[in-house]
Amino acid sequence: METVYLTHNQNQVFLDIEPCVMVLGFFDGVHIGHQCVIHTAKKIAEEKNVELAAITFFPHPKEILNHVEKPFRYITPMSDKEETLAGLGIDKLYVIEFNRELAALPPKSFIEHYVIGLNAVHVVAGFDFTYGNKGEGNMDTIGLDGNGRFQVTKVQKVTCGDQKISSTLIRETLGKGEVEKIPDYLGDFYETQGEILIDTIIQEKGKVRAYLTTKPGYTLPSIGWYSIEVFFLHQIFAGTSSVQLLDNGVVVNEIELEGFKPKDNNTLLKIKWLNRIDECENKNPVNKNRLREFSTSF
Ligand SMILES: Cc1cc2nc3c(=O)[nH]c(=O)nc-3n(C[C@H](O)[C@H](O)[C@H](O)COP(=O)(O)O)c2cc1C
Ligand SMILES: Nc1ncnc2c1ncn2[C@@H]1O[C@H](COP(=O)(O)OP(=O)(O)OP(=O)(O)O)[C@@H](O)[C@H]1O
Repeated sequence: METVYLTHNQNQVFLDIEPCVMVLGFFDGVHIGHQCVIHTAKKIAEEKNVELAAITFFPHPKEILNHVEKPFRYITPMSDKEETLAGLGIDKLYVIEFNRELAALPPKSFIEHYVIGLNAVHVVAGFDFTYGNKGEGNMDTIGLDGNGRFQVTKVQKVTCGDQKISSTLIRETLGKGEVEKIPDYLGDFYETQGEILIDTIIQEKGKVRAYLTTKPGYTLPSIGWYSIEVFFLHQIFAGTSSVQLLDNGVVVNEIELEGFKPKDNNTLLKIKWLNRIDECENKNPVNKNRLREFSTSF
């Protein structure tokens, strides 16, 4: 998959672009609803024998338009989104910088400049996709804005029970620590990536305990204890993790793993959050002195 980063410039002209089926949206987390949009588009691209492309944005419009408290919490960083989209068959990913200039662009201009400009012959998006200034363009207006230059497929709402599967629902679920519900929305357990802080390692009775710094662009689940799986050098380790709040307001993550031998600093781990451990089970107790000792490392 090729990724093309674009910053809005009215005079920019795209040349020699292959015809494509284009999916549109932010796609944070690439959840089951997003996957349905992409699968639908992939089938059409195969039938039409053209490339499959996606237009997404960065940062999230809500972050720029102050619709939410800062910092805005992403489910995954852009690098994970790229990897997942490539795995789903996207050939070309256009990442348009979302800034105030782009936000002010009228819906029809967005369609003309980007969707037609990037040679979409067919557009696929979900039932609630919006675009253009004040989000006034939607799946009922997109055909008119396109002046018949492309076909449109609107994907119906994908739900879990009676809830729309959405990035917002996933962020809220992580905020409640209900990580065991995440596979119903994402299609898999939630994963984060973090680096071990080597100075914080304690090894006892075949177990390793250490603090991690989570890579930017992920959202740790709420304060509490969780059972986890850790992926490191093609091996899987079972363990637990606590998410703790430091006095300075920083949220940290301490893991305890069996049979794990960390190599050196910058050891990057993938953590799969399986379920919240409730009160009666074994938890690694918070050692306040240890937290204080290392709090400057985070
Ligand atoms: C050109 C353009 C201008 C936009 N302007 C606004 C805006 O003024 N206010 C707003 O809330 N969202 C605005 N958006 C964001 C869209 O409403 C929407 O969040 C974005 O296209 C991503 O779609 P999705 O949330 O359905 O994935 C704009 C989007 C585009 C592409
Ligand atoms: N549950 C769903 N069913 C069908 N289409 C969906 C669903 N969720 C999102 N989409 C579509 O996927 C694309 C990307 O959507 P978007 O990134 O806004 O997801 P979202 O989950 O609605 O995000 P948020 O909760 O942050 O608003 C859009 O075309 C959108 O309409």
